[in-house]
Amino acid sequence: MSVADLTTSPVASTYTKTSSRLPSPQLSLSSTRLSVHFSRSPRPNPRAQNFKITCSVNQAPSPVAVQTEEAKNKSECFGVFCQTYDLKAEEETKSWKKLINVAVSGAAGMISNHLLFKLASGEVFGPDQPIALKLLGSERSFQALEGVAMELEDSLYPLLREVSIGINPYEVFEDVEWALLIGAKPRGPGMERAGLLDINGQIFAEQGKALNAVASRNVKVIVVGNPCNTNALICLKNAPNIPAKNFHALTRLDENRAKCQLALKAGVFYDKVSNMTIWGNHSTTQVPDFLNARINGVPVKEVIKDHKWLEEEFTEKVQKRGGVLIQKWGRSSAASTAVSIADAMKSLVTPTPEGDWFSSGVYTNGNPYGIAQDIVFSMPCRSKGDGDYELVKDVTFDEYLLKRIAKSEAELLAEKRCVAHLTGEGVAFCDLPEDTMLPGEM
Ligand SMILES: NC(=O)c1ccc[n+]([C@@H]2O[C@H](COP(=O)([O-])OP(=O)(O)OC[C@H]3O[C@@H](n4cnc5c(N)ncnc54)[C@H](O)[C@@H]3O)[C@@H](O)[C@H]2O)c1
Repeated sequence: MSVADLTTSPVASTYTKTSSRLPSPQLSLSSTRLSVHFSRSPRPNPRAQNFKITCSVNQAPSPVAVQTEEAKNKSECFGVFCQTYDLKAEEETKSWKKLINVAVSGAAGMISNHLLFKLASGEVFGPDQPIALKLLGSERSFQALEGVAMELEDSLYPLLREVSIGINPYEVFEDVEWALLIGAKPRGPGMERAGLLDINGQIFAEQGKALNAVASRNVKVIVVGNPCNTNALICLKNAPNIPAKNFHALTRLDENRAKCQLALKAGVFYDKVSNMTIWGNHSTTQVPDFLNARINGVPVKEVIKDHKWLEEEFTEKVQKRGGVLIQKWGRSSAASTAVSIADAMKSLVTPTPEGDWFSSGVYTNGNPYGIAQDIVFSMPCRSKGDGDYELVKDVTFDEYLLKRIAKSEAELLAEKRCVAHLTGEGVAFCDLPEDTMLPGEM
């Protein structure tokens, strides 16, 4: 967006932007004026930079805004977010939706580097949904976070109204309606899976407490940082005031990978593959379910007659796809993970197509499949598009599927015992069945 008009008075600046990039379908791109309101967060963090931008779209003449001396003197911020403009209340929009607050942890990392720009563009919540991004980083990544904020700034997204950065989850998570918990430590050389569970579990215990204290009471949480199922369990156990149902562990990337492999084998485009469930843990024990999946509405086993391929090659290909990608790419999947996070969010904010479902790692209490209670397990879900979901009832099981599911269930129960000290359930006891690799590890 270019600033079309900016004049100053002792207390006020007139700031009007004429945008050629406004995406709202209600708007005429050539004639619409975008007025912008910037103000600082009411509770500034000395380490973080909190800037609020609220934009309104008017067909009316340029609104008057205010730039205060305080704003001009701000030293801890940079670029466009340093400016403070106050529009009169009546000039604020009535045509766009209420601002949605989204927190992203690990915001200076590889996955976020793709995801943030999808969120800011309106790809997830739609072209009439303004968004505030609250970026959480670690102390080490703080400077990189500033770089991320600068890139967002330079991208001129009309829907992006607020960018704040910080390293304190109690500040960054304040009032958030979505929390995308991506930041985690990678497993270092020689580190046991139990060690990774502990080190990352502590991050998610703290973030769960912070969400419990300051986030919206109906915040939706998607845990991406690995081991994501058990991290999600730790997070929800530390957030007793938020419904356990609101916590997800990301297994959508696994679902997308499974769909791709089935489409390839059947010689169809991948939009023909539906009803794809990933059961279990986001690890190499995960179970891509070809029994219930469909191609062109027909059960996969009727389309792909090579059942040996399904049981052996297909399953292993999906389970180990992340590792193979690391071998080729030299780093773990970031772009496709970001796509799958956006897919997972879209699946919760848009009604699931009739007869179909999607996979998500969710809390097992009350599940209709007989899976152990009190773990986070990937299962088939449907949504009405209201951010909530229900588990799908009409799925079938055979011996092969049940055996595989039981293996992933055993792994998650063992992981749970390993983190008992972080879930408030006593002393941890680590007896992991085997040191399984995460899909993104080699
Ligand atoms: N569930 C999935 O499908 C899936 C897929 C791919 C990767 N992952 C996992 O996602 C995580 C992130 O991957 P990446 O490629 O973006 O990693 P990355 O190393 O590029 O970025 C991680 C970022 O998190 C930050 N961070 C570390 N501790 C933090 C904390 N306590 N609070 C906030 N930020 C913190 C780091 O400074 C870093 O900037 C990893 O755990 C990875 O294994 C999950």
